[in-house]
Amino acid sequence: MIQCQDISLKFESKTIFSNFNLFVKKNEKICLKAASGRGKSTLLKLIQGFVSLDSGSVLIDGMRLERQNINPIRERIAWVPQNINLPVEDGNGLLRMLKIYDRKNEVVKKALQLGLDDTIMDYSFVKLSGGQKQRMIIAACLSMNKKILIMDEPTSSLDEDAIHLLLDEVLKLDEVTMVSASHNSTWQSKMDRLIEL
Ligand SMILES: Nc1ncnc2c1ncn2[C@@H]1O[C@H](COP(=O)(O)OP(=O)(O)OP(=O)(O)O)[C@@H](O)[C@H]1O
Repeated sequence: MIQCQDISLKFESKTIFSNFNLFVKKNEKICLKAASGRGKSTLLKLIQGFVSLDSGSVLIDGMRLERQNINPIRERIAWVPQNINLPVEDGNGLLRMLKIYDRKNEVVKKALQLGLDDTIMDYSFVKLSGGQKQRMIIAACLSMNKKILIMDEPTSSLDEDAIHLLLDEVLKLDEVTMVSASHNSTWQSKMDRLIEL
């Protein structure tokens, strides 16, 4: 369950949110839709405490997002960021960074389901395409078995076939609450709810 209550946020003189409210039910899967620059990524970041609010509050599973709760809250969340340029050499480095190297077999299985091949973890990141890298990060995040999944433009480097494979994976996560942002109409059409900012 994710609640944004009367949140307001300005960057310099630009108002991004003004008394904005959002309630995402447990296990619901939603997509944020808005023009570029409207504030989708900012909302996904502030739900995790990466951006401070001017006013209002965020509650995750009933816990108010504030300094003393930040660690238990982040532990519940798997985050697929929009920027996939990570400071790691390859998939193995990614798993070490995420502290899930012991789940490598599971990640490889997920990667296969997303249309990658089983040697993908050993490829140097610089040799991977944007779509391969994006799916590897998603495979790692899905293997973390978190209750909340935050995906920022997960479809941005994927073709329609890859988007369908990814949808098959995320839509079967019955016990996961997902907040995503995507401009892709196939993705948007499969969500429980579309939120226009
Ligand atoms: N740390 C920051 N400091 C100042 N302005 C910022 C900061 N982060 C974001 N912005 C501004 O806030 C606005 C919203 O940015 P955001 O990245 O949330 O948009 P978006 O809807 O995700 O866009 P896109 O679809 O292009 O990814 C933009 O005008 C951006 O320049």
